[in-house]
Amino acid sequence: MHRITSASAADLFDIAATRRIEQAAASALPPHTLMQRAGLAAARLAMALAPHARTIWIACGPGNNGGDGFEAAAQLRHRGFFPVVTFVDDEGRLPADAKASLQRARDAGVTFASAPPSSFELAMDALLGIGSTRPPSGAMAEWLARMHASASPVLSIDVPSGLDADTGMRASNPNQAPASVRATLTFLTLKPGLFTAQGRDAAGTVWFDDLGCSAFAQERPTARLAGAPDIQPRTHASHKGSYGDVAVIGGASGMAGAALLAGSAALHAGAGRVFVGLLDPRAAPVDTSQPELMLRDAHALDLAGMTVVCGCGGGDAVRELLPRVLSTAAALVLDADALNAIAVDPSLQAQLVARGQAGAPTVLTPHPLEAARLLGDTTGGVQANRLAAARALASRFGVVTVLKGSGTVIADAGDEPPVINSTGNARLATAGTGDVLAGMIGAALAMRRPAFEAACEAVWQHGRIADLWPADAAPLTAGSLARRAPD
Ligand SMILES: NC(=O)C1=CN([C@@H]2O[C@H](COP(=O)(O)OP(=O)(O)OC[C@H]3O[C@@H](n4cnc5c(N)ncnc54)[C@H](O)[C@@H]3O)[C@@H](O)[C@H]2O)[C@@H](O)CC1
Ligand SMILES: Nc1ncnc2c1ncn2[C@@H]1O[C@H](COP(=O)(O)OP(=O)(O)O)[C@@H](O)[C@H]1O
Ligand SMILES: [K+]
Repeated sequence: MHRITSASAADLFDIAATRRIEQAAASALPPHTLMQRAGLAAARLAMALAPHARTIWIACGPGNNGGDGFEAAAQLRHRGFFPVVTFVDDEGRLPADAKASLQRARDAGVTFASAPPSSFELAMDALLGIGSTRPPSGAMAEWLARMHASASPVLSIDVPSGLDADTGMRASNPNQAPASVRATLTFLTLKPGLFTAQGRDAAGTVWFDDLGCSAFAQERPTARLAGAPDIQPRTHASHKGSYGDVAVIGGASGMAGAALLAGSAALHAGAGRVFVGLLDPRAAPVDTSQPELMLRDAHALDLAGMTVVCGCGGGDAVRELLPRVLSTAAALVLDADALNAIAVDPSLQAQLVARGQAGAPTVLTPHPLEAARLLGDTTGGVQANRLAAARALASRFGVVTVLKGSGTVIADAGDEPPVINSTGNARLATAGTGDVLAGMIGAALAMRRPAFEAACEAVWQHGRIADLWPADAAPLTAGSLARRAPD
């Protein structure tokens, strides 16, 4: 068993692949082995989370997830703990494995109750796992509400009940703020839904136990969890030309800040030279707080050979420059208003596709609403399956797509499984942090990183800066994020 951190890369498997792996493992092992291993692992983690617990409440559901809970209860009782089990359903309908574990819990002297204990030091959610098919209701919903409203830690078994393990969509209580420590112990495979959309809030800290079955995980991963990128050392004899030029195009009237943020981020991410082409004709000729940025009139910038970051604060004015940007930029990041312009213009879409066909790298950085506009969908439709939405955009336009939000998804147009980023937090939910990300990706492209790697690395670093933000420092702003340090 080990804790999943943002430093480690890992393969993710959807429910269908997990079922195949489970079948392969179960058929090679003596009956009941997997559930015994799962229950023992759950009991061990429960003891580590609440070593002095007097009462551990274990809520068990009607399938094998409930079986894991019965098994954990038996193991805890054997170790001198006092688990109280509530069981949601009719014993006669339990699958065979779960029935055997129920018997083992009874034999161990576990207390069974019809209602949750009045106080408990840890709650274990063993109601629904990967077999969840509809929103929890009745006693199940009441028990979930009860455990999540309590100040005691909640340990979810395999998957937080009601969370779609493939998509990270939660059947109910989508905006519920965690009242306490949350952890999820997931078995056999890591599931994508634990790491994106509502998954991160629902799961809390993710622990993984392969139940000794990694040899059976001979499946193609559905997605991958990004790990820490390799630091690319700089050679002594390098010079500013070695790290490439970035041109930011944006900053229409009243929105110069967005382009300056992207420029600042590119600079601090290590680009050799950064030009900021502003669309506002009345913009100041220099940013005295960042004199390294070379400010230009966007229309006068020569883009040949450049890595271009286009759209930050671009307003409607960015539209007229897009045909030149799409045909000239050596590498390109399209953000914000550039994406909105492309979403409503088939000729720009055709140009974008042509770039991909010509082998010119492009990264799109939509948030869910921008992605929805590009796909002709709704924000809800995009969020309902973020992996699929990112993949659809990447293959439709022949680009790398960075679908932003909690658990940013990075997909490319080829066969590679998409990546889910594991850094970042809600400190980033403040205006301008997307402009900063676009600038960081631009810098990585200017350093000649392949587009998919550039996007994965920059997204990871962007979230990492937010994760390392000191709790006692001033709140993160986009400007300080770009400079990578609190003011
Ligand atoms: N079979 C085994 O040996 C193993 C099973 N494992 C556990 O088994 C789980 C999968 O087991 P199952 O396939 O039985 O699936 P679940 O235990 O997730 O639940 C399936 C059952 O819940 C019902 N159900 C679904 N949604 C419901 C709702 N909203 N309200 C009420 N009932 C609902 C279904 O009709 C079905 O009876 C995994 O998540 C994992 O916890 C793992 O421990 C690995 C080993
Ligand atoms: N709750 C969150 N958890 C993780 N990342 C977040 C969260 N909220 C925002 N972000 C990140 O912050 C950035 C916001 O970008 P965007 O929505 O384009 O904002 P803006 O247009 O104001 O710059 C994205 O990289 C997004 O992934
Ligand atoms: K569960």
